[in-house]
Amino acid sequence: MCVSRAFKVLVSHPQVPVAALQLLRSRGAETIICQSVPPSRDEILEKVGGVDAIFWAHYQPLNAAILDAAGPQLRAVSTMSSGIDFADVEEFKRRQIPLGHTPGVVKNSVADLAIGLMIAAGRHFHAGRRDIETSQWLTEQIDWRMGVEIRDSVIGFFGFGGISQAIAKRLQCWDVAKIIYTARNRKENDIDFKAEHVPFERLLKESDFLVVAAPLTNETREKFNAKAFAQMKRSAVFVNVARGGLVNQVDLHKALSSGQIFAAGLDVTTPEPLPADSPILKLPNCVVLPHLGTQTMKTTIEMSLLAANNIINAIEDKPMVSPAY
Ligand SMILES: O=C(O)C(=O)CO
Repeated sequence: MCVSRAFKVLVSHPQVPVAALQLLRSRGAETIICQSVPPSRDEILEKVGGVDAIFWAHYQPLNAAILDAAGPQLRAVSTMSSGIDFADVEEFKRRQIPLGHTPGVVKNSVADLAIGLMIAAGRHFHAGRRDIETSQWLTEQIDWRMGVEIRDSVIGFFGFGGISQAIAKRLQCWDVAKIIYTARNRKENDIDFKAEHVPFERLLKESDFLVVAAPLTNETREKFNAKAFAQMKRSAVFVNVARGGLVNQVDLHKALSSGQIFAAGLDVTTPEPLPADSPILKLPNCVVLPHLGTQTMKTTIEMSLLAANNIINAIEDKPMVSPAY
């Protein structure tokens, strides 16, 4: 179906996949594309005035200042992200402006990466690479760089939404001992993954691999702190593919350097970008990636199409495909 009139969409980044731009244009959109990389707030504020929709393709604050600069005709905004911690959702609700995001399509690429981090951290990928660079091959020692395996392990998830379930689905053929998770409510489909809903304290105490895949909210901020790490197994591997803000990074550093926990794999940190001299990068038992969870072309295109469809639906007075509230 074609929309009845042309509408203007501000696209906040020049590298949004062409497929999404073509989809928007095929439904009557004039796309106003910001050219700065990284996106410049000044350019966005200069170009956003009078648009009907905003395609927010980066992680800078999406707040009242942007909505004010757009003006009262604004009818739809979608991020090209699953997490929306950078968006002032309350302000959108107050103004009744539909806000969309793209959670459904990120799960596979993030799940793949999470399993990569579980193995990379559990099996000393980072320290092993450093051993090569410093000519410290100690292969003659039987106990050199002993790691931990996923097989026979208790896998714990903090949050049991799409990403955790995609990881759990992949792990069905890895001979794990058990899958447990902590979430606000028990998930009806947890039986599909033979997963057990447990209180946070049990998650900490029982997990051999603890994977964080939950949104950053006031409730989850710094949930993983000294008190939490102190309750984990000394052999535990901690993986975070959600947001750095769920973790107190200083406490994590202490837990890793003191041997309180065995290793960590992080795709997200505080801050991002992480300074090159960050102490967390110096730890042999911490694998750190620069937030690559959705960095595959397939997933990026899917995210961009979902964001475009969120906008098109709202412009056509239909519910967004993935509303953020
Ligand atoms: O989509 C998101 O929110 C991401 O952080 C991608 O890794």
